[in-house]
Amino acid sequence: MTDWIHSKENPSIFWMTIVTMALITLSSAVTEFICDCIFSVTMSLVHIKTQGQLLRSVLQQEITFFDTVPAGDITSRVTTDITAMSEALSHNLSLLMWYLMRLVFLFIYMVILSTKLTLYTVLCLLVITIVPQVTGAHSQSLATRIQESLSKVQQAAQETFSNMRTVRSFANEDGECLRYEGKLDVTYQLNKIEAMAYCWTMVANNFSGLALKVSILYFGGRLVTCEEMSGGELVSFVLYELQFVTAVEVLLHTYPDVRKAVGSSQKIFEYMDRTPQKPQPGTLSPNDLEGHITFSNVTFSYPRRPQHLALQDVSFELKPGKVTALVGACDAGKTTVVNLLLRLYEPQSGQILLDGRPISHYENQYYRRKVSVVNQEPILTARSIKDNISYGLGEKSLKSVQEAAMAASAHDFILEKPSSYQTGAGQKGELLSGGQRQRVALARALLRDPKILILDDATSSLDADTELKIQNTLYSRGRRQTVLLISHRMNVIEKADHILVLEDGRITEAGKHQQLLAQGGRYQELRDKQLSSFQRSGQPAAS
Ligand SMILES: Nc1ncnc2c1ncn2[C@@H]1O[C@H](COP(=O)(O)OP(=O)(O)OP(=O)(O)O)[C@@H](O)[C@H]1O
Repeated sequence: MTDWIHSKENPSIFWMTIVTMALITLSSAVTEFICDCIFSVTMSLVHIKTQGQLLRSVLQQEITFFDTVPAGDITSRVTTDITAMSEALSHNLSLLMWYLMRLVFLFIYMVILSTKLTLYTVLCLLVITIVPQVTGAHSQSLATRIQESLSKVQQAAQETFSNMRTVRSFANEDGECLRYEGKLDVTYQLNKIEAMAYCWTMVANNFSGLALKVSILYFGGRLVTCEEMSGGELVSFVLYELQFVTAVEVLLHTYPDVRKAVGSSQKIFEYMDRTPQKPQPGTLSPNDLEGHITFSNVTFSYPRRPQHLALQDVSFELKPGKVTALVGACDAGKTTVVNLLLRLYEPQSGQILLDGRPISHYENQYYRRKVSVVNQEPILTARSIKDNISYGLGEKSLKSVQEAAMAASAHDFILEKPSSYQTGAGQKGELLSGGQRQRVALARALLRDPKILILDDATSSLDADTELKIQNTLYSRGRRQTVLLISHRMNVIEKADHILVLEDGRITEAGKHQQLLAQGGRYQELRDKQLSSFQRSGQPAAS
């Protein structure tokens, strides 16, 4: 057009150029609309899929992972981090791709107009790209640190809310606030550094963009005076070059943000790529399981305390249809035996066999159905008592739920509740007392009719009468199950078919109640201590 203005020949070129521009603009608008739609839908699909995949990867990790990584850290990765990453990437990535394509086409047109001027532009551009490389790497590491500090903030809040009763009973609200504010302050300091770094990046980018414009205008003017290109070509080149520079500026602005989003995503992909340290999944699921457990020279230390052996060369059997009791002082390793039986950890040496085959060879779902545990502090969920008892079993008839509740001595107290079996148990079962929770958890385990039933101090919150009733049920259930009974109350374990005494991770005594008493060893010592403490605590009442 510029050349036509100068020569005023061939007027049709003017109209052809206008029409071509109009057509290109129109097709550009249509393709932009289509591309934007496809891009937005794709990004939201990627976000949803990544979030689901991340949760799946996290849930597949071994228990040690959850022992070592704080819960708040994991929660913030699965929720806030992934949302921040997706939002940043979807916005900035679309800008990046859009301007990158502009850059490519503008470059082609510029080469057609003047190769020399284009080469000069590219050389300047190469110098300018060094700046975001340097600042981008810094902001990436800063973003990772900010994410870490935010997750610590979240973790502190989560811990306070979940321990609200303890906080209130120790009147430590102010202490918790101070701790929270301390963690917030770390984030604030990092945010300040990030803001400064961002400002410097902007200044550096603006300055370099301006220097590029001025130098290209100077060099182009010289080429026209040397008659290496026409005035019209220079105007066209400058128009392209202005858009080219704008594209470069946008890319320079966007690139650090994309790096930042990549920095935030590092931990996310760390979790997604992590291979769980678990043995190969088992395949056995026999119909005729007897429930014979054998611990054979098992030695184990927790991954977080590798020097301390929680179990040392432990060997014993849990016979089908028999109740085996495990006693010992605190920290002796009783719960560790349960953890290994539940396949939460792998022993360092020795084997745990079920009906003569390693427990790791059994199919996971099958094994979880056959082995049930009731802990000292069972966790119930915020649903009705009936649904808590039939948890994980789908729809179960009220009759079968009631039978399990009767066996666990829970039926009577449930009937006294306002809506009987439909009464809500509250968050983590907080609307029930400790003893009621234990009985509902026991009913939950009994309803599954497992082959192996583990009671880890499961009746510690019950009164003596209720405990006796439950015991009688256990011993009279037709000996359907292999029972491992752990308790600190010596009177509870007296009736067991076999008693194991665990001391500092070793089995030191084994036999029946009378045999062990006759031996006059650690078992008798534990029993005598408990009897004397009962007598001491009974003295004031007696007097
Ligand atoms: N997740 C863990 N990581 C590291 N060490 C652990 C872990 N769990 C338990 N331990 C340690 O292993 C040892 C045995 O603990 P365990 O819980 O098996 O004892 P316990 O006999 O069940 O005690 P209690 O009767 O008090 O419940 C203890 O020294 C304990 O500190």
